[in-house]
Amino acid sequence: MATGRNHRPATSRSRGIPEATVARLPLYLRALTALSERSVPTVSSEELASAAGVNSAKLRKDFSYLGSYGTRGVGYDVEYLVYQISRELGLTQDWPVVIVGIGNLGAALANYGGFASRGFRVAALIDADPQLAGKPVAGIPVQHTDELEKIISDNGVSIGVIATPAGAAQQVCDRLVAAGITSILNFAPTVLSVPEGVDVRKVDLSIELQILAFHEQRKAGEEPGASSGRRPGEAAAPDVDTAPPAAPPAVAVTKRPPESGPDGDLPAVMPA
Ligand SMILES: NC(=O)c1ccc[n+]([C@@H]2O[C@H](COP(=O)([O-])OP(=O)(O)OC[C@H]3O[C@@H](n4cnc5c(N)ncnc54)[C@H](O)[C@@H]3O)[C@@H](O)[C@H]2O)c1
Repeated sequence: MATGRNHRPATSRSRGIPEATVARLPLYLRALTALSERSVPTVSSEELASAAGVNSAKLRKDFSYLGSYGTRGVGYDVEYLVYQISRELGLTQDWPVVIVGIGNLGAALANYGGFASRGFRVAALIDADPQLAGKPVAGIPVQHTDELEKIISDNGVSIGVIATPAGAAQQVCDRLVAAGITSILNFAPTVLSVPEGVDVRKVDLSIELQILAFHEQRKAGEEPGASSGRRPGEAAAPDVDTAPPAAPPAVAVTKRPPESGPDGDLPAVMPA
């Protein structure tokens, strides 16, 4: 886990790209996709940095890890960067995903069209409630948890989304992992323990609101005209290479090293 400037930045498993850079790649991709949809052929680092909410020096450094340096006076080729970042993020292939817990949140996630367009196909919806079994949500029939292992193996699923109540989440997580899932997106308000090699990202909107409340309180306490060194609406700047791109943690990675309990929280921000 990266903890400060004097520490070597945490790097992704592939090609030594710092985790903080990996966390910003989806922000660049979102901005680039918008440019691509408008058929914009090239973009300067300043324009792209502004669209992604990142400073341009950081953007250039991030792109240097991808081997992308742009052309002086022209900028970056939008389509090529979309391809490069998508490839780096593993989005050039289809990722089947299962959602476990098809209540309010699970059903909303199942209905969200943005997953498919980003390469995430909802392969199955799973719930423990026998009343839900067979009922279609977003056109997909809900399957009972009894089928969980078979569903994962039949569909070659490696990513699971947990949207169950907190009390059920660890047990669901253990079953997903035992069935072969190696990446979990956890919406339940609980810290999951997983073995080495399994990635967990936690999403908690109430934490985001609490962070906004913190900034609201700070704004209210500031003298009119007193400068915090920030532009209006801008959050406190994160540490350059070890902190999340825009705001304090929306999601965290938790890994359990063998026999040592939960450890290794790595704050990162997931693009909305
Ligand atoms: N992270 C966030 O920002 C955020 C936002 C909203 C809700 N949540 C959390 O998401 C979870 C779901 O919220 P909700 O409002 O959809 O709840 P809900 O009660 O509407 O749905 C929960 C579903 O999980 C199912 N379930 C229970 N135990 C299960 C098990 N062992 N295996 C499979 N399915 C099981 C239930 O049958 C139900 O359908 C809660 O933990 C909630 O706190 C998180």
